[in-house]
Amino acid sequence: MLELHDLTKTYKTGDTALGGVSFTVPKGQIVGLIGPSGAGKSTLIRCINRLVEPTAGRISLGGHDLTGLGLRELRAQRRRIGMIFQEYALVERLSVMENVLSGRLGYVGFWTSFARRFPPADIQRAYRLLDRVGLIEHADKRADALSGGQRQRVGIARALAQEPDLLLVDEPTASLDPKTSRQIMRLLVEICTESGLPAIVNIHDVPLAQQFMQRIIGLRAGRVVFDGTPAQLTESALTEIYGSEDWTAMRKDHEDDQEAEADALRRLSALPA
Ligand SMILES: Nc1ncnc2c1ncn2[C@@H]1O[C@H](COP(=O)(O)OP(=O)(O)OP(=O)(O)O)[C@@H](O)[C@H]1O
Repeated sequence: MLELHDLTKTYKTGDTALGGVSFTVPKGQIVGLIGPSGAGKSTLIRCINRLVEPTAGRISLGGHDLTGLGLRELRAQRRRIGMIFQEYALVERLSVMENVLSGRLGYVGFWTSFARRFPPADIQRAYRLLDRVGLIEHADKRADALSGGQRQRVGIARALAQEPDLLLVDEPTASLDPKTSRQIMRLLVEICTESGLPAIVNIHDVPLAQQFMQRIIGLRAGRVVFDGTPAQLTESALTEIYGSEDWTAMRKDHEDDQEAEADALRRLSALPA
């Protein structure tokens, strides 16, 4: 379980990005973080893994306090947090398998990784994870030979190779087409549910969050202004989060995407076999 208590971040410039954020994420729950640009979503994610130093407040993961740790302890605790990025952050010239194994770098020593001699248990785990994300046949391909959706699957497998206690996911579908985005979101939800992992997903796409997240937290100007189920995210709740920003346009785009996909399927099924 992840617990945030009164998390506050004021940057040196004087910008208050988080103004006292408190919530808990139980095991296996996947939370979508939404809000307008500048609401503090990235700052929140970065404070949790301490890439950004919180000004005040407390973060605890599985009962261990993550705030106030020294560098060595922080490194050990960071292993427990798997990160998944918008641009995948893969090493392009390495194989899919090597990219997944790089998730173990926090555990094996430098020389072991340098010589690429990972323990057999790590290699077996990596194969299992590649199988789980549907990439087992691509294990030996170079990362740069994969499609965007496949790369994000590698990113997911690499984060899981860390055996994390928490997943932090930053805009996982921002570079993907709508259909692939839905496949990736579905995979993330399934994995968190089956392995009991809590996750926070920073997501710009409100309809996608509504479709897949169990719980949505809306930030506005560094404060939580919504915390509820997708069904509770009504138009007035969205107006509270986004103010005058045109979130209705996002919903319209989503409907257009789904209609285009259904239309393509109808055309395909009408073709002679
Ligand atoms: N390194 C920084 N130095 C100073 N101010 C910053 C820094 N990073 C973010 N901010 C400010 O903190 C506030 C929150 O920014 P943040 O990037 O966390 O928002 P966000 O919700 O992730 O936005 P977006 O959706 O556009 O990525 C903004 O006012 C921003 O200008």
